[in-house]
Amino acid sequence: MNNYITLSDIENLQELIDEALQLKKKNTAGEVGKGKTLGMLFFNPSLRTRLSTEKAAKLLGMEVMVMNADKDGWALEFEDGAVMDSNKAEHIKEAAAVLSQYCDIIAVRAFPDLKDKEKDEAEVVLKSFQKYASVPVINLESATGHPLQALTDAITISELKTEKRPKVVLTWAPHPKALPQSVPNSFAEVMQKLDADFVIANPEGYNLNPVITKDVEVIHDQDEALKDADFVYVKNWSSYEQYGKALKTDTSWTLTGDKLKKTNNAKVMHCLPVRRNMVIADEVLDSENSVVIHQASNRTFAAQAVLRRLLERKK
Ligand SMILES: NCCC[C@H](NC(=O)CCC(=O)O)C(=O)O
Ligand SMILES: NC(=O)OP(=O)(O)O
Repeated sequence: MNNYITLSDIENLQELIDEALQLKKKNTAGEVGKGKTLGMLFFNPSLRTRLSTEKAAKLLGMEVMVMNADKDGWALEFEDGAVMDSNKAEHIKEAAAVLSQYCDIIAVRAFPDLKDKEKDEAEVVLKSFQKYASVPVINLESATGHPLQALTDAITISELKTEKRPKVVLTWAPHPKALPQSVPNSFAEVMQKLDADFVIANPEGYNLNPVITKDVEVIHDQDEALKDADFVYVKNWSSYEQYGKALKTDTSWTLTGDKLKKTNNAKVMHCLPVRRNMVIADEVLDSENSVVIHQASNRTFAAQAVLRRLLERKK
């Protein structure tokens, strides 16, 4: 693995899942990261990604530097050939090259603006870091994907499933703000690589990018989709069709205890942070069915498995 930008950087998903589960059992510090430095740049807030990736790096013996790039760094120019007479003080060409002098791996979080679909899909921030850095780059959630989260989700389902081929439902849920499609995009991608009966439930107008979901059944009736589910992954996303819009904020799609009764006593997943009683009701989050904390704990092992691959530059 030379970078971890999208799930397609993983050659053998099952092997990586098994490695992460082995790391979880051992939980020992390795030597592979000794004398190496991870630099993490955040253009958006984070709790889990920031701390689990730092923990993972330290478990491998790495040093870690973290920067809130949106607040503490110079505003970056990404356009080639720009006359830099605006508020942007530094070009990505210098910034990425300089960071590569201090870090052996660079990790970046940069959400979409949710205004211009083409611009977000161009993944300018992540791709520019990849282009101008001379060290591996990790995606910590970008405009269109969250591959560390999706790897965690695949690990969690592999670990907790009791059926060989579980039914997994990704259901949209309401939220007061317009959120990225990054998490559901990557989850839909990873589920198509696992042995699962995978369906997506979302209201009309909320279909995800059809390129990503082209082989997935999409159901607009949440109750029907939830029937006999073994796992329910709950997540809000803003409209892809009316790009970046939050069209529906009523709570009819909130995952409640009554809705959960339609499932096969499903395990409930969410990447967190979650807005209680908007996305998922208290009675569900506080029940035995919720595995969201277990899921968050697996972030460390997903990050550890990826960092180790990049340090060893193994496929
Ligand atoms: N990294 C996990 C989720 C991050 C982001 N959620 C958020 O921005 C929630 C913000 C709020 O609830 O105000 C998302 O959906 O992609
Ligand atoms: N799930 C996730 O990525 O959480 P943070 O946004 O807190 O990092």
